[in-house]
Amino acid sequence: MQAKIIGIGSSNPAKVKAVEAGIHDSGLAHLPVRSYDVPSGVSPQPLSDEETKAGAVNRALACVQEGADIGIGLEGGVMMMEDGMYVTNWGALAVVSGEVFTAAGARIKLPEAVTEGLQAGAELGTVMARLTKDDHVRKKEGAVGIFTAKRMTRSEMFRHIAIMLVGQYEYSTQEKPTI
Ligand SMILES: O=P(O)(O)OP(=O)(O)OP(=O)(O)OC[C@H]1O[C@@H](n2cnc3c(O)ncnc32)[C@H](O)[C@@H]1O
Ligand SMILES: [Mg+2]
Repeated sequence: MQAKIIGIGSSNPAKVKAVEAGIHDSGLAHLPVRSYDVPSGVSPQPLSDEETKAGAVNRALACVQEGADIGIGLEGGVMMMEDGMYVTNWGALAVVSGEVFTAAGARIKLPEAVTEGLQAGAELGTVMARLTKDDHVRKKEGAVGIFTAKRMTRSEMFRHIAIMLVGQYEYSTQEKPTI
């Protein structure tokens, strides 16, 4: 069956824009992208790679359950490493057939003050809004943008993930040479 609708499991413009830009020169470029209001099934602030990835997969599968032919889920979280807390990002692409592809995005270490805010139970989005005095920072450049002097943005980072998801999907539909 030919896919007709790509679902994105979020209405966050940074994520929607990333998916639209990520598919633009792929075989899926002609398909409409629709936002689906679906739960991530994980905590509002994922605290590990595993939980962040699970959120992305849950969102992607939920889009397909709601009628999308291809569902894409993008999830932001944080993870601890030996030298501190890193922002981490995951994406998943689910197909009606049941296949699921996953991809991770760039990571950077968060400043100590931000880490302390999260350890006190706040969400990264809330801490970033307080720091930048901008309630919409998570929908725009995000933490990645702020802490890289906007050389990278949340949307651009999610675009890379979307490209890797669509690329894996396209590869799966190609005829493979026998080894
Ligand atoms: O509407 P949804 O799709 O849920 O978008 P969101 O911005 O809440 O994004 P996530 O649920 O994927 O992110 C989980 C939490 O981490 C925060 N977060 C993750 N990455 C961020 C970033 O780069 N900048 C600001 N907040 C970020 C976010 O605000 C949430 O509190
Ligand atoms: Mg969220």
